[in-house]
Amino acid sequence: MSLQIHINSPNVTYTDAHIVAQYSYQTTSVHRNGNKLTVTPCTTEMTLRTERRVPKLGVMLVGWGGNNGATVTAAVLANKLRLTWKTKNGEKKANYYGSFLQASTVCLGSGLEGDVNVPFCDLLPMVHPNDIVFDGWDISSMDLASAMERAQVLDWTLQEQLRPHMRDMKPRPSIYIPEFIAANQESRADNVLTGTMAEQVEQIRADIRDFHKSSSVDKVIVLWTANTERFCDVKPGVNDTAQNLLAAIQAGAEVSPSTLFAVASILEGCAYINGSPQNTFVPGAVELAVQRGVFIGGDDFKSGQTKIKSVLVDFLVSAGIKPTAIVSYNHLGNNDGKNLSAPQQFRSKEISKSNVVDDIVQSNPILYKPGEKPDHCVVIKYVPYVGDSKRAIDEYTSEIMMGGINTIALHNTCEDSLLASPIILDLVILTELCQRVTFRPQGKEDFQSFHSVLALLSFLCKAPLVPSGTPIINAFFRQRACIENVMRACLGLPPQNHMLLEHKLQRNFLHSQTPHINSYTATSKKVSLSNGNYVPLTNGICAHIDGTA
Ligand SMILES: NC(=O)c1ccc[n+]([C@@H]2O[C@H](COP(=O)([O-])OP(=O)(O)OC[C@H]3O[C@@H](n4cnc5c(N)ncnc54)[C@H](O)[C@@H]3O)[C@@H](O)[C@H]2O)c1
Ligand SMILES: O=P([O-])([O-])O[C@@H]1[C@@H](O)[C@H](O)[C@@H](O)[C@H](O)[C@@H]1O
Repeated sequence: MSLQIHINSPNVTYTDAHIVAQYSYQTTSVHRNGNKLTVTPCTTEMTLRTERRVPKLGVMLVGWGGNNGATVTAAVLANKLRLTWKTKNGEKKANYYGSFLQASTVCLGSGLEGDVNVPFCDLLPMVHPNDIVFDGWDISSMDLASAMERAQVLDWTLQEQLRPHMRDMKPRPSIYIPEFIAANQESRADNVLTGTMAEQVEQIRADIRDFHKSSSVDKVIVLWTANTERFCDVKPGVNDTAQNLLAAIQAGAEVSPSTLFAVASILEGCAYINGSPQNTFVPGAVELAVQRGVFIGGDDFKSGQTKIKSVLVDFLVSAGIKPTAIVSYNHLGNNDGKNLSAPQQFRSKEISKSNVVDDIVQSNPILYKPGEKPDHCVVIKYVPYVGDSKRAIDEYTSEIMMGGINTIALHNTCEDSLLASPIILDLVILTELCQRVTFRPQGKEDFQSFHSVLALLSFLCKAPLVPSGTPIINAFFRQRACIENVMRACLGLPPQNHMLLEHKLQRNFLHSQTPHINSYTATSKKVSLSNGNYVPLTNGICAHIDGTA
């Protein structure tokens, strides 16, 4: 059961429609003059407003019949139906492990017994994955129950329970342009649209409207979990502006299926997320999203080897240790691996897997000279027998003190789709939440939303898409703290600073301002305070105890 968090602050008000928070946003401006740095703390007062009504969310997956699409659909159904199933290792039950929103916590503050950690998803009103309605497209006509079996990810005893619920789920025919994905995918392409490029985009738009109406969802988000495409050329006059891109589609010029889906989604006012590494968001697509005020995000789910890399390299560099060589090898046997066995598709993935250390390396000029980077090698091999069970082997070689060398070797085996499925849920739920958050800086008339390029999704992506000219952050805990602190700001709470000064000084100054707890009487549910007062403990929540209590 979700917690009911109520902020006891004069800066936060609850109306029927919104949580409204007055927030002091603090930044630090640094001016460099030679080796002299002038540092100025800055505060921007702003009002944050979060709509409280959680909509019924429809998610349309491109590549719905793939390992990820079938697995995430099955996982949501299994959770919704509270399924359990027998395995050789005992009984299992459905869960959302791997989703940071559903299965990780944040420290809200401290209470009677110290830190109070709450599920991330309880911080603000947000969609529950059980309530998501799925639909989508695939170039393969296979129904979702058969696709789940083809994926070979979930235990058979679970699949048997899910089959009746999934066999009527049929992917809609999709846009198929063979040269964008590996030739080895042609054999599954029996569910493809015909007609001109423009007619196919109109069909995708009609599909979105049809799903929106037939499923009676309140809003739709479209997410690409289809095969990795080769990069497309960014060409002036073709895809460099929104107008040129729309004209290129009318003319049938080189536009990838993933970009065509992006255009269709944006024109229908639906957020579009790219779970693969290709450059779907050509400048024209970004401009169209900005013009229409529609969120776009990506690229490439950050699910396994790269996620660990964004933690490990951050740890090493933050500890003053200098990674000098990083080798990431993996082999897998699913259809993703088959598609990536083609050079152009592998190149897309190699790029997204290789750039994840750049910001961390550039943050430390003590270790790295300008432009210096660790050697970085990415290898992916297709080994059919292992299926979705990806074997990742990494080696991190670093320089330590006085010419010492440290080498860390990792071996990581798991079902790739069970890493990606919770990421898909976090991406769509966080995107939907961001659609309900608006900001009004002091002195401005109107509230504004996040930028159409939703950089807050960086935590979930290997190659974060950010507004042009803004910083790309890959470090895992910086990205996570960003989401946590933005959500805390929506509640009028300051950023989590981990200082715990109240426990580090000679005299606990907090106690001098507010009474500390003497004792708690369970029967009367009252707390006795050091100033002789008593306060009732409301149901399950420790009321904020301030000086007046
Ligand atoms: N851990 C992970 O699984 C992981 C992590 C990061 C990124 N990804 C990316 O997610 C994507 C999906 O991974 P997967 O394991 O589900 O792959 P998959 O090959 O099992 O599924 C992809 C599906 O897309 C379909 N498809 C291909 N082109 C299409 C088109 N134009 N329109 C509609 N459907 C189309 C295919 O028929 C297939 O069913 C891949 O691009 C992969 O690189 C996966
Ligand atoms: O997320 P991650 O483990 O770094 O990267 C993975 C690759 O190692 C894997 O080969 C590929 O099939 C997946 O799509 C995913 O991109």
